[in-house]
Amino acid sequence: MHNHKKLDLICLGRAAVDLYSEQIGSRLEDVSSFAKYLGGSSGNMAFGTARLGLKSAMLTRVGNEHMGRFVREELERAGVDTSHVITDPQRLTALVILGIKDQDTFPLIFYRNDCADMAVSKDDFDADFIGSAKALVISGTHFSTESTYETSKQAIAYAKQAGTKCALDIDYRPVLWGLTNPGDGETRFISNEKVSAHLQSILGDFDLIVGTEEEVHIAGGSTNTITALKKIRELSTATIVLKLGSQGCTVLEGDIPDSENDFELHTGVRVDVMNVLGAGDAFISGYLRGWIRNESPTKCCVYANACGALVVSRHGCAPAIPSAEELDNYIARAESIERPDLDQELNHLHRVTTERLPYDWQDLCILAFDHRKQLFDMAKQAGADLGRIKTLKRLMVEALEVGSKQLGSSQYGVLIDDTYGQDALNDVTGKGLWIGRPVELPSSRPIELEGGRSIGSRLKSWPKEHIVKCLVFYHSQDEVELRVAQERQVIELYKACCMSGHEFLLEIIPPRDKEHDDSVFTDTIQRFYHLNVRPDWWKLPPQSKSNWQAITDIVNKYDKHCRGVVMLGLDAPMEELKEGFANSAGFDICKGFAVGRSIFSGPSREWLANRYTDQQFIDGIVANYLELVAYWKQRYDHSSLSDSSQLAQEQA
Ligand SMILES: Nc1ncnc2c1ncn2[C@@H]1O[C@H](COP(=O)(O)OP(=O)(O)OP(=O)(O)O)[C@@H](O)[C@H]1O
Ligand SMILES: O=C(O)C[C@@H](O)[C@H](O)C(=O)CO
Repeated sequence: MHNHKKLDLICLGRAAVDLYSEQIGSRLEDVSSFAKYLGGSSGNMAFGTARLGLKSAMLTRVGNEHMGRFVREELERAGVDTSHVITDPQRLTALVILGIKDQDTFPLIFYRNDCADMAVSKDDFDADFIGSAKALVISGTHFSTESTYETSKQAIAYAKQAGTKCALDIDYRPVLWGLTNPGDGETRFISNEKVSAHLQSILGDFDLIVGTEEEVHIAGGSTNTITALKKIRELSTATIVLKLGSQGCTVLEGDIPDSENDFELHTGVRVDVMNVLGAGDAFISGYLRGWIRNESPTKCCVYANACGALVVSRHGCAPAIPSAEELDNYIARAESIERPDLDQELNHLHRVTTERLPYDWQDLCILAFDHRKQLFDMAKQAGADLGRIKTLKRLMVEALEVGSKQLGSSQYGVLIDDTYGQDALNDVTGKGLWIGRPVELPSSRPIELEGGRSIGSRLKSWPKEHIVKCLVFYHSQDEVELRVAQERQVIELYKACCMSGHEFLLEIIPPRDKEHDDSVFTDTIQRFYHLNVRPDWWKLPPQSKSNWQAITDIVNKYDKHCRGVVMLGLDAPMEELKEGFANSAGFDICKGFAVGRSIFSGPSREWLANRYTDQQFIDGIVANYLELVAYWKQRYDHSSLSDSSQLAQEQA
């Protein structure tokens, strides 16, 4: 394949929203909640191939509404080029409702009446765009109407001119050809001469044709697989990839054998089925990974079967597709993994390489005001109505917005609780900030969770971008009962985050009543890794240089995907924080600070006692915050000045 092309592939076809039943075993009539995922078979493929490391683009239309924006943003999140995802002002984005009744029953309803992706037109692209890709992949349904047929044919013509390969996913859904009642999205095969003839008019255009047996039957115009394949071969020299469900697949080049017994089977590892929907899109994504890179058919099938197997074992279509790292890890160990859905390493890799929001946090200046007890005490002392704490938190958001304008390249973030800060949380959500939200009951030891233990169900109401923060007062030498109780709680919480997809920040503060030195942090971090807790973030007090190195080594050893550490303030004076920041200079693992009381205590006391107006309060917060940001930015200067004395001290 041409190596000079900018894109690997362009996917032309359906891009929709999947609303996926969350209750497994329910009739669709009885389902009470749905998860929202990217859908549409071509959308899934663009997304899947991008996850697998290809440079893919989507050519389609979406509506000018929330679902259309969701589809575009999901594709972008995976790295798909959306320059040719056209917003159609007149139509709505398609919706698909999906259920999981049992291992063989997957009810499906398509809401696609005059939907945006079927309105994609010849005017939406030009020869340069199509020619910029190594391959163009079209879904069979995008030949089902006159206008999509014209559009697809035009794209193929441009591809031929530019030496771009063409691939067809037969992708037969009788309902989308008007052959069933509109509610029957589930039926996978209805023989129809017109559809067969229509498909046969395009087969000759393709270099690669992929389909299940039923799809080969419709394309070949016969329910005898060999007869159908021979018909396809008469019309096309393409490589034909035949998907065979749990048996794997076969690849047919040249003459079609006279018997299915003569197929060379490429089998993967058979897994328990949770949900077959989307296996086909994952399969083709895997196949394309190899095909685009000119790998052998055997290798292409290894990728394809493994992608299919992972997706049938999980919920959802697009979100279940693996990343390249995860896929390679699975392929290397597939024989020994009976249940991929229960494999800890795969689940971890899936979580950290596909589920995280795509922010590259490197230089975080976080204003932490998730304090509940401290602000409660302050309000009491000042004789202020407790309701004012809510207003105070919203004013802190305002202050941060003012301060952030002067941050330069640094990123800003917040830590806010929902006890007093729900309004403040709503104010900051959806803006791309780093947002942490505590779950611990303040001062509890052993750690307890605010609102009780059913954290898993509570996380359902949290926006995905909220990072679950848990502070534990922990010492590895705590008496066994206490230590185990705390560890159990952290493990449960971490599992809940893995289920819900939220990032997890574990904050470690050694208890005041116990002596400690640097090793308490390294011991604790190591201990949690041994317990299989791999937080996305750690939050720690400032460390010595030698301890930053030790922490870096441990984190890299146990979880190279860890996002990093943010430093906490503990109400320390600014000068002390400045010293602490300096020690972290040069340690990439330290991503920034999350400091609260050193910034807000003074202004808050004044405001709660009515000695400050709102504006004075905001000004006070902005001034303190920016002072700290300046120290963070100067940490390298400060570190080189204090380097020799610090090292001397540490050596002593
Ligand atoms: N039980 C299973 N175990 C392992 N792999 C499987 C299993 N079922 C399916 N696969 C893999 O997934 C691929 C695609 O499955 P299938 O033939 O069901 O696709 P499909 O009908 O196109 O799916 P879709 O519902 O997305 O349209 C198979 O070729 C195989 O590689
Ligand atoms: O391709 C479709 O229109 C249906 C998809 O949205 C859904 O993800 C699916 O069933 C994939 O096989």
